[in-house]
Amino acid sequence: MAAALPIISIAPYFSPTAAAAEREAVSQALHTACRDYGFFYLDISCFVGESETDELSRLARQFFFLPQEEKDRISIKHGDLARGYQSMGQNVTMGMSDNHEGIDMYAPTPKPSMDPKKPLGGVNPWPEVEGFQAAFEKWIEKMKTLGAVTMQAMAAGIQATPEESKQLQSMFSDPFWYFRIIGYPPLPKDHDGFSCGAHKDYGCLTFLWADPTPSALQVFLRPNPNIDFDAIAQSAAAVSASASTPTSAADHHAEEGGERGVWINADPIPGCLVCNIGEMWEVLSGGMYKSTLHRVVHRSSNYRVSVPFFFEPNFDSIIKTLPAARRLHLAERRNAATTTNGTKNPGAGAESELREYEPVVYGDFLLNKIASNFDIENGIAD
Ligand SMILES: O=C(O)CCC(=O)C(=O)O
Ligand SMILES: [Fe+2]
Repeated sequence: MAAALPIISIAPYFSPTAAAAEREAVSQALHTACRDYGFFYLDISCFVGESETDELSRLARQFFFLPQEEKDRISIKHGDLARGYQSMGQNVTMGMSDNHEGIDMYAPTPKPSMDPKKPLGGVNPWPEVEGFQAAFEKWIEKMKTLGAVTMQAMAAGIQATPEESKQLQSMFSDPFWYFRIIGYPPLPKDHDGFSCGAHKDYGCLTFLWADPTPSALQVFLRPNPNIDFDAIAQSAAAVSASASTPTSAADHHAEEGGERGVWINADPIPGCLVCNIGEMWEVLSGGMYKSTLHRVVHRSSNYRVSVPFFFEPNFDSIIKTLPAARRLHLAERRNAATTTNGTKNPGAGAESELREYEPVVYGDFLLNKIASNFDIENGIAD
């Protein structure tokens, strides 16, 4: 079955001999994917070998299969309440406990003056699993490189001038990255929640590596004039909105936050990461790029592992809408107004105005989000 989400290879941006037109095609594809889906597959096979991701999965499982008290030794509770291990149920999305455990690691403390017992003031408590820290530190470096390269490609996709592109890169010169290593046991039949509840990511770019488990990650697609929404709703990727077996495409239609759409599976593809944009790109693009709802419903019998890496702005970067986004949006709106043979041109859907967003200091925004993420008291075993 063809993937419902676009697949984009970043290879031309890693190849010094790639033609300008090849890079342009990548940038254009990133632009339309972010505008129309907010999600895409990023083919990184030119940059990451399968043995590297297999090793991450092996190490993660080794940690998660340790006795509970071993895992709790690096609990977020003993540290700065953000870095470290969270046991089952300790992670909360929209006020409901998620059915997973995980480890969160962040870039070094942005300000040495921060309280080591307050969020982000501490150090990452690495597990004592042989090779764990070295393998994940290598992954961090790779994902930082991938983030910088993808941002360069996206700056071209949004048609930033060289000066604007430089400004954008400077907002990410010392990215306040973080990543999670998540372990998902099967969701019990009588569980009325989710493995990970519906949410949007808050930052800039999420690079998700997940093991091959199918039918776990789901993405909420809303109709827009540039995608064949009905075909997607009828495709095998669409997930039934109700628990009963769907009989028609209409059964797939769902509503989230008052918006109509369809949940589709975003199953892993070998050599690719699942990539999505977070709320910071929504601000940068004035709402032209959508931070898209997603969730995990893992009902098969295996233990699933995923490693989302969040490529984020510098802690003190001020994020505001790029002038390039306004120009491109206007150009697309003009283009959409003209029709060719009675069909709308690409860029249709740009009829509405861009939204006005208040500038955001990324670090302040992040600290606010972290405060609502964990149920430290109730989710922990002891
Ligand atoms: O495990 C996954 O597939 C997704 C996790 C996720 O969306 C997140 O941690 O933000
Ligand atoms: Fe997410």
